[in-house]
Amino acid sequence: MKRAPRVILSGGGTGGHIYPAIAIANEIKARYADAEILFVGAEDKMEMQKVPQAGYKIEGLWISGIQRKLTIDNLAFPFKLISSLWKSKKIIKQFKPDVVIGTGGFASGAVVKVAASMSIPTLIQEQNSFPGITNKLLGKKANRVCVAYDNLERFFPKEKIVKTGNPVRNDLLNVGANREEGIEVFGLDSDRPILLVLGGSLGARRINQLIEKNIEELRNKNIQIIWQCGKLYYEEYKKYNSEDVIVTAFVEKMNLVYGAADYVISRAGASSISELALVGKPVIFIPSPNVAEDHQTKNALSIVKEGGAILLKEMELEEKFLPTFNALVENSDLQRELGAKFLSLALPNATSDIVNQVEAIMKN
Ligand SMILES: CC(=O)N[C@H]1[C@@H](OP(=O)(O)OP(=O)(O)OC[C@H]2O[C@@H](n3ccc(=O)[nH]c3=O)[C@H](O)[C@@H]2O)O[C@H](CO)[C@@H](O)[C@@H]1O
Repeated sequence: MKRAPRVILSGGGTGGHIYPAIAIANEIKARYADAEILFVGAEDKMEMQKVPQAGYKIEGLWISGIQRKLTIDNLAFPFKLISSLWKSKKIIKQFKPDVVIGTGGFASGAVVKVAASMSIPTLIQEQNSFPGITNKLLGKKANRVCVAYDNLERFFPKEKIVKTGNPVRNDLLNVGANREEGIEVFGLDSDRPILLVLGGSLGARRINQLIEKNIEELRNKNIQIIWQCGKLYYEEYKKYNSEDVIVTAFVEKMNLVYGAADYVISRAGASSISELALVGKPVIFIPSPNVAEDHQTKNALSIVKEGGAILLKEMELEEKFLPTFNALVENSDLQRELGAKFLSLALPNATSDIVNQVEAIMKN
């Protein structure tokens, strides 16, 4: 590419779709300082705050997914779809992108579809081991499909698939260096172990209930906790804030909490897994059972079957959580083995590999 590219990125609804898009944008900017970048997201969703915070412009579409039950939102869906396709076309005509990149979520559906129909090069990035509906539909139209797991030929044309891994923010590439700062920022004691609890970008009700139920048991073991409970649940759980329990709705500086942690309990969203692989610490995954095709369990299993992490299903928590957690805490060899194996599964060049693909489709 000689001149700086004009790029539209679209993805949102949850952090799992937004952060990969931001990481890709940052890599494009690192290669082409004068690249013109525009994000397109869904009005009222998280991306409308997170993208400007990352220093990029964003336009919002009036769009949302279809709910399983009959709701007013569903009745409005056809109108939203038409409106978002129309607005996407307007944005594309005005901005004149050289390439359009979709990272999942409903807004990216409209933009990538319109771009492909206007013969603009398009790339989608699928974070999960089982694709969401938007990417499944877009796979037929996009020029490239960058994925993080094997066996996605069932859903996407084989010749378009490139396994790159999920983009991860640069500051998560060496979190070991952040350990002391992390411990200090949260006012924790560096001589006592730290458990990091992550509920994904929105927080996880069942994980919060689990921690609440076992909090005394954890304290008795001298364990300190950094507990990301989610914005929706913060009011309910903030009462547990104390010297050794840090409850937070959302962590802005993930590098600090990853750096500080000795072990992690986490949902199994795709980016969380990719980040935790780089972090290389022992993890117990508790996948959300409420996501399409149980994809979080499939995501986690790809690590667990290699011996890189432990998996507990929500329905077995009552019986298995404490014995499993205790066995991990008491066995430093197991902690080291899990961390090392997980680290060996990391794909640290994902963002750069994806941008190589972006460059390749722009040249064609
Ligand atoms: C309930 C739901 O629909 N979850 C989906 C959603 O998860 P979710 O949005 O939770 O996505 P991921 O686990 O993939 O990523 C979470 C991202 O948010 C960041 N983060 C999280 C918490 C926090 O306090 N601060 C912070 O910055 C993490 O560092 C990570 O970058 O998208 C993922 C990627 O398509 C899917 O795999 C998940 O199944």
